[in-house]
Amino acid sequence: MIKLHDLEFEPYISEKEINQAIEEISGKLNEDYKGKMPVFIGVLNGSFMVASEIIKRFDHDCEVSFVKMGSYVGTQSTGNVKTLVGLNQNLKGRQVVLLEDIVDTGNTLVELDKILTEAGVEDYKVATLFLKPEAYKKNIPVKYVGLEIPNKFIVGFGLDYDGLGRNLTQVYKRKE
Ligand SMILES: O=P(O)(O)OC[C@H]1O[C@H](OP(=O)(O)OP(=O)(O)O)[C@H](O)[C@@H]1O
Ligand code: HPA
Repeated sequence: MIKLHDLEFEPYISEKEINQAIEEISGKLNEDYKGKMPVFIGVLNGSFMVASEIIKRFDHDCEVSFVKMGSYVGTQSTGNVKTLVGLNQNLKGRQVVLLEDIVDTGNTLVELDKILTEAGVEDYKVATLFLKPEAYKKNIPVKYVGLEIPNKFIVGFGLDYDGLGRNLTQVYKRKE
């Protein structure tokens, strides 16, 4: 059990399970994007760990960029997704792979969809380490999913509770 700020969290997903999920996503990306020179876009802050793990397993030419989005206060989405650092690369006609730590309500993806459509990308696909199917009610397809998880608040492997927990190498869930 660990404590972050006022909340207690218990171990939930091991490093081994996380690693397997990353290997699976990476294997598929290596097949699907061979010779296509994709641009991987990590969605900061949360995706820094998974983005690094996926990108270093990619065996072909690619480019890497980041955007910084934010919408969570404490354990809740505010529903108001802000672009904190935007795109600084021309993505017109490019094949983009968005790298996320988690897709939860999908509010962040809806905002990113607008940004990428406006940027004129050829297409984009979403890769996420975690997906909460019970919370995700948007129409944007999430092609590469590491692990589906119940609608519980988690921390670790990039995910935070009010800034803490991102450095944890396994994932913890809020203690009930
Ligand atoms: O599907 P959603 O409900 O939009 O949630 C997913 C987003 O929430 C987290 O980011 P957050 O806004 O907490 O910013 P952070 O990455 O800096 O922690 C996470 O990294 C995703 O980008
Ligand atoms: O479960 C979560 N934990 C931390 N950050 C998040 N952002 C969306 N969902 C989550």
